[in-house]
Amino acid sequence: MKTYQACLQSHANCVVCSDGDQNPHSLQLRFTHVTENEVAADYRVNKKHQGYINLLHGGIASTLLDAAMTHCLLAKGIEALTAELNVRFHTPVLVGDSVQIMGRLISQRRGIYLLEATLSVAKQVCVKATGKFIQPKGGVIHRELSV
Ligand SMILES: CCCCCCCCCCCCCCCC(=O)SCCNC(=O)CCNC(=O)[C@H](O)C(C)(C)COP(=O)(O)OP(=O)(O)OC[C@H]1O[C@@H](n2cnc3c(N)ncnc32)[C@H](O)[C@@H]1OP(=O)(O)O
Repeated sequence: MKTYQACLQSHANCVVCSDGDQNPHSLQLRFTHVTENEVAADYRVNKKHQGYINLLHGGIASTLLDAAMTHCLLAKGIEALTAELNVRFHTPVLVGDSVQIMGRLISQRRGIYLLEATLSVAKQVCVKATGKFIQPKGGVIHRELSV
């Protein structure tokens, strides 16, 4: 099984979790293990990421939740693509809020991984997601560009 560190190479240029040297637009999120099937990260909402005035853009919130689920798998040595993502926005999140993002593996069947993720402010869940992740056939995810 690949280690989490080795799996992180597949995200070396990621807009969410790479370091600033590799991608200056990265949110530079750092996930840590909470339990065997769970990871978490903290993030302070930057005004660059607003949609409606002073509200966190829902696309960014969705992206954070997707990243939490992705890292939950990476931490288990699994590199899989998002095949389906369902997001429910319960409460607006404000610019400046400190949010906690958690991702959790729920089940795994025939190569399809079902995960859930939450984005909370002061322990109140504001946004929730579920996702299905699939390892592509042959296991190769990255692509070479022709230009
Ligand atoms: C400024 C504002 C910014 C805003 C910003 C907004 C962003 C707001 C959104 C954020 C979103 C973030 C998302 C980031 C996460 C990535 O960036 S990951 C990259 C994005 N994802 C992709 O590119 C995946 C593209 N899809 C694929 O590559 C392929 O479809 C997959 C998922 C690898 C599956 O391919 P495959 O292995 O060839 O699978 P296939 O033969 O079709 O199916 C295999 C089996 O899985 C089953 N299956 C396939 N799909 C599904 C499914 N969805 N459910 C259940 N079963 C399925 C099939 O039925 C099949 O079952 P069996 O017939 O074997 O029983």
